[in-house]
Amino acid sequence: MSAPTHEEQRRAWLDAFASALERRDVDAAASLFADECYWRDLVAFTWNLVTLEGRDAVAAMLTATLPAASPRGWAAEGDAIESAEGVVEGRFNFETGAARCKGHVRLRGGRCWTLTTTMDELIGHEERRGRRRETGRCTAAGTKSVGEVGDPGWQPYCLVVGGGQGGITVGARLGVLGVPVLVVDRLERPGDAWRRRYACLVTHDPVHADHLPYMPFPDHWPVFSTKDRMGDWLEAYATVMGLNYWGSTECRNAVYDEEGQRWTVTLNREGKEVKVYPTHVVLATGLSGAPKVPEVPGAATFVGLQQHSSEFSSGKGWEGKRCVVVGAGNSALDICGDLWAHGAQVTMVQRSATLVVQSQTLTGRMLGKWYSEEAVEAGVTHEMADFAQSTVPYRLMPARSKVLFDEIRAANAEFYDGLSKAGFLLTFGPDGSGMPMRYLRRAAGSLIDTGNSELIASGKVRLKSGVEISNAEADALVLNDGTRLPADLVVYATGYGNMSEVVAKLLGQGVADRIGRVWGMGSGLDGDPGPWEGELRNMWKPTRQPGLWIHAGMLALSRTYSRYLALQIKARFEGIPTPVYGLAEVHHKR
Ligand SMILES: NC(=O)C1=CN([C@@H]2O[C@H](COP(=O)(O)OP(=O)(O)OC[C@H]3O[C@@H](n4cnc5c(N)ncnc54)[C@H](OP(=O)(O)O)[C@@H]3O)[C@@H](O)[C@H]2O)C=CC1
Ligand SMILES: O=C(O)C(=O)Cc1c[nH]c2ccccc12
Repeated sequence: MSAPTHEEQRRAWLDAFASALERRDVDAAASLFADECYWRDLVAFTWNLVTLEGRDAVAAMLTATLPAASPRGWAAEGDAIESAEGVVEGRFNFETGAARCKGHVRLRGGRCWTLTTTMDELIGHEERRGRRRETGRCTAAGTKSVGEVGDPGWQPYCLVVGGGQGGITVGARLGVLGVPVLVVDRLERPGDAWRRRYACLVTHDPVHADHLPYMPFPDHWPVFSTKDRMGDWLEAYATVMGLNYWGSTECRNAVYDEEGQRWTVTLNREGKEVKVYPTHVVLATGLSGAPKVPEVPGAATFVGLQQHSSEFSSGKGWEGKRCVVVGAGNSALDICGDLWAHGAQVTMVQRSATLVVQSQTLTGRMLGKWYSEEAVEAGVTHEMADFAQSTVPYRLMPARSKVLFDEIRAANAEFYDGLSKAGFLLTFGPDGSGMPMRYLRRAAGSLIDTGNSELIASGKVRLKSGVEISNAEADALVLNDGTRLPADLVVYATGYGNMSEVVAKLLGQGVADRIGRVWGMGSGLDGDPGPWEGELRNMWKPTRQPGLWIHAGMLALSRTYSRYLALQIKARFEGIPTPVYGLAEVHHKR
């Protein structure tokens, strides 16, 4: 007898799984999983974002969720392929009582190694697209189900605080789903958060990874967007998507009424206080909190200009001046390069090691297979890529990523040696897993080099590394090795605080403590304390504070996860039961 084909293996597994679930036979279902197994569920079974590890966890989840989920209609989708030695993988579709869902399975020896199940659309509450689009005909009895902001009595069911890519993506999705949503931002126009950054800021992720939902960038769009162009795109997008967007509107605070199950949110709109009463608040104020400026003894005596990188605009006017840039991340090197290009004498102060990747490595080895012109030509859409990315459980990411980063380090050894020789401190993470894990664990201290690191390697930008700032004098910054750096300008490119600070500021310390730390998955590495949680803390999923959701991250994550966030809110809007399984414990308050 010949060995079963990949297709037959997937079909056999899917049929057995479907039949066990149909019979509500949890033990039989669990026995289809390998000893080492992971099930990542994005809303479909759990109304939560969770990764179950091991057969017992799978069985416990099924026991709790099967009756309500009542999954059915399992059907293979696309080709089953052997993606690695002994690993067969393929996609499938299914339905629960509430939703049409998509899934993916990796099999080893006929048993499940990884399973991913994701909610795609709510049955009977689909997006108003395609055949479901509104006609837009002008009739006397035209339907206006959502209502207009400003109509008497209109209230947002969901208030989104923050109008960057996070707020705009989830706002757009909720709008298409017909949920009354209002997006507010302190700044005047959508995209202003991008526009306000320093002049030379350009995206590092290629356009192929940056599309917003529904409306991709046109294909003549440059690979990398200037900050102003991205700002303009976000603004145009908000307009075209018909987003209810209030600029120049600061969220002052929000108080949750446990009994009435809604928020009272105090907004300051162009100087006037306005109260709104949403059932849900999505915090989308950015993964970064407030600018982090170190307390430097003597800073008040410094006669030159000191600013945080968020206040820096350009190197213009600093020709011939002595400039010190504190920090060694993306902002720091961009600013060093810009100052140098304008003829300044520049010194970078690096305290600890940075994770550096060359731009062409990011677009090539790291993202090329999924987000690139080649991927597009091979028929891999960004939606397919997003789904594929979401099928890797966090537990398995570091080892995969380490293989890639070992290759990257070897292939670019000369580049990294050049930086090391100049004294630049490099890291690839405590476990060598590289940039993706550093981003998911701490979202700071990375550097995507677009060529400026040559300024460091060649000494054109001077470097002091492995040092801390001791104090400031009238005309200099003094380091803890005794070095005195005469300076006319000090830029603190020292990063930003955590999102928990924003939660505390807007919703109070009580709410901040209740939901705990934001981001990181409990790896115990690189500033991300354990215990292991298996999903990003508080991101896009129910938090310990009813009615509070958090949405943040780079464009690609904002696009991918705004879908799951919007579906969870839409289901609640429609009164669909959403029994949450596995609400995360809070292990860390900040
Ligand atoms: N074009 C793009 O796509 C850009 C993206 N970004 C992104 O924005 C985010 C923020 O980046 P960035 O503004 O560079 O901030 P980061 O938090 O990434 O980097 C801050 C740097 O400052 C150092 N630092 C912090 N505190 C001190 C201190 N007291 N003394 C000395 N050094 C200190 C940090 O090192 P230590 O490890 O010692 O704390 C680190 O090198 C990142 O996610 C980044 O990738 C930023 C710019 C451009
Ligand atoms: O560390 C950061 O802040 C990053 O944004 C890193 C980063 C940019 N593009 C990426 C693509 C995949 C993994 C990490 C990154």
